Amino acid sequence: MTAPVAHNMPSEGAGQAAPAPSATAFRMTAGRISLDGREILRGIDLAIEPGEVVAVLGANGSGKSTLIRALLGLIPLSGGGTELYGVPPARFREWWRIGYVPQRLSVGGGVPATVREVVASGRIARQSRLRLTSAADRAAVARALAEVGLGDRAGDPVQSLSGGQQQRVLIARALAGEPDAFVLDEPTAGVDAASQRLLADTLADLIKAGKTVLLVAHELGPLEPLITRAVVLREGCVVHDGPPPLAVGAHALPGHDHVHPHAPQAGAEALSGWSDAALGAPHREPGSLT
Ligand SMILES: Nc1ncnc2c1ncn2[C@@H]1O[C@H](COP(=O)(O)OP(=O)(O)OP(=O)(O)O)[C@@H](O)[C@H]1O
Repeated sequence: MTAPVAHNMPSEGAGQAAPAPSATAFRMTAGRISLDGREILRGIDLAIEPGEVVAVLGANGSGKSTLIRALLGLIPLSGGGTELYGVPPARFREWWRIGYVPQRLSVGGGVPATVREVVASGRIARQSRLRLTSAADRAAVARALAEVGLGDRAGDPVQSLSGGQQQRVLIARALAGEPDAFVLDEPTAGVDAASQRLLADTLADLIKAGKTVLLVAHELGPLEPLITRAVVLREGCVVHDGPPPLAVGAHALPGHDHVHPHAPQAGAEALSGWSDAALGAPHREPGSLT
């Protein structure tokens, strides 16, 4: 599903709250979401600590994007609760701490914005009302553009860029905000190999710097070695939360039906069955989910 362009979102709620710096970055407790009368998330318990690198995996429609959006307070829960750095989204004020990278097709939206303008919007949550754009803002935007290799495209309309480059613009927008946590919804989907590698390099730097990373993925590709924890959803429930399964990027994801005649059938007991599509696959790689 396509998420709206929303990054470092200002909150509408009442009252100030001061999150503790060391608080759990994202927490959902017994989270339930119903949309159009259908239960999409069915009792999710999840806590992501600062510095963790977590991938949310699962088949199409399993609820990955819904989970991410609910954690950010973009979708109201029908049961349970969520917290951002220890504070419910409606009272959360430090939106600069979260850099959200929505699915790439939502960038631009027909508005003729330049690359620089889109990236600069990532500074909004850090800007004071009195002084809209500071030298620090301009420097952060320039750094972010350089980081994703788009310094020479700053003045170009976003729509003139390729899909992979537009994805880089969204990542640069998140980088520009210098957040503590990055939330990326399908950052590799439909993105060319060069942009995927660049994303992996960028994320590796962020992880080294201690940033929290939460991403949704169908295929991890070059991001796979960076992931330290996988949360696998199936039909709105968490069916695995722990170390990423081996070869998750290539074999444990929906649609994998490659046959390996050399491999045994054992090795997937605990986690088998999370992917409906993969259940039909005739082979399970040792240690993989499928
Ligand atoms: N606004 C909505 N109204 C009704 N149903 C919705 C809405 N948004 C999502 N859904 C449904 O909720 C289910 C989960 O959707 P979601 O986008 O979270 O899944 P996903 O795991 O991210 O899937 P994909 O990998 O295809 O993006 C799907 O069946 C989807 O059709």
